[in-house]
Amino acid sequence: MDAAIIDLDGTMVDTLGDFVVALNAMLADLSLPAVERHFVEQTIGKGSEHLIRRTLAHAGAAPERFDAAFARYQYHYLAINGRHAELYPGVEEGLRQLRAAGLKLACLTNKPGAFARPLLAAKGIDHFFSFVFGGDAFAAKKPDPLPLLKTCEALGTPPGRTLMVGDSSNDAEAAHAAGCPLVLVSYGYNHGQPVHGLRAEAHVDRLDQLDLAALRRRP
Ligand SMILES: O=C(O)COP(=O)(O)O
Ligand SMILES: [Mg+2]
Repeated sequence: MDAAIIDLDGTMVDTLGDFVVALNAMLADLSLPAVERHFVEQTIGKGSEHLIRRTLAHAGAAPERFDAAFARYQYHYLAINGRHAELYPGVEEGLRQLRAAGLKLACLTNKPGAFARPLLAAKGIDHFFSFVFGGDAFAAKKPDPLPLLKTCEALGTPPGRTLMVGDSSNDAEAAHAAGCPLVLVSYGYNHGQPVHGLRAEAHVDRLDQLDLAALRRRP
């Protein structure tokens, strides 16, 4: 393995609290009812536009309110970014192990890049990554394989030797289609579905439990 591409929300940082606070502040600005934590947990993973469209529909609002909603959401998210979010246990150590094993690292998230970069910095893990690509970096988001292929290109590593680490079917489908080996974490969001049902080289409970030796033995 030459490099690893790591997902952000639900894999490195538990950002559910940030999403709930920003969405509910947006809804309050639009005089719409608040959403439940459970709804947000099942809906995150496919980027901000998807989340806001689904949230407006859930709140019974017209889709035409998207532009106003998105502007308020960006304002509130940036204001609280990282305040209601925690690194998952084992993340820092796991990233350290990957770097110590000589892998180049990229963070690839469906979250906008303008949210992702300050969040990684606030949690003290930005220095591990050679590249950080948000959901707005390329012409398509995960589960499309394009962002993984573009990230491999930036890393200069072939997809077959570039490990994808993620928490959801978006990461899994993108990795399979791009030809990247895949490790899934058991604790993320995955739209409320058990992640063990998804095909992967390995499932782990913590990032510092990646069996690098086993992954390195792959051809
Ligand atoms: O912002 C989202 O929808 C989730 O982003 P992720 O790709 O880091 O899980
Ligand atoms: Mg994720």
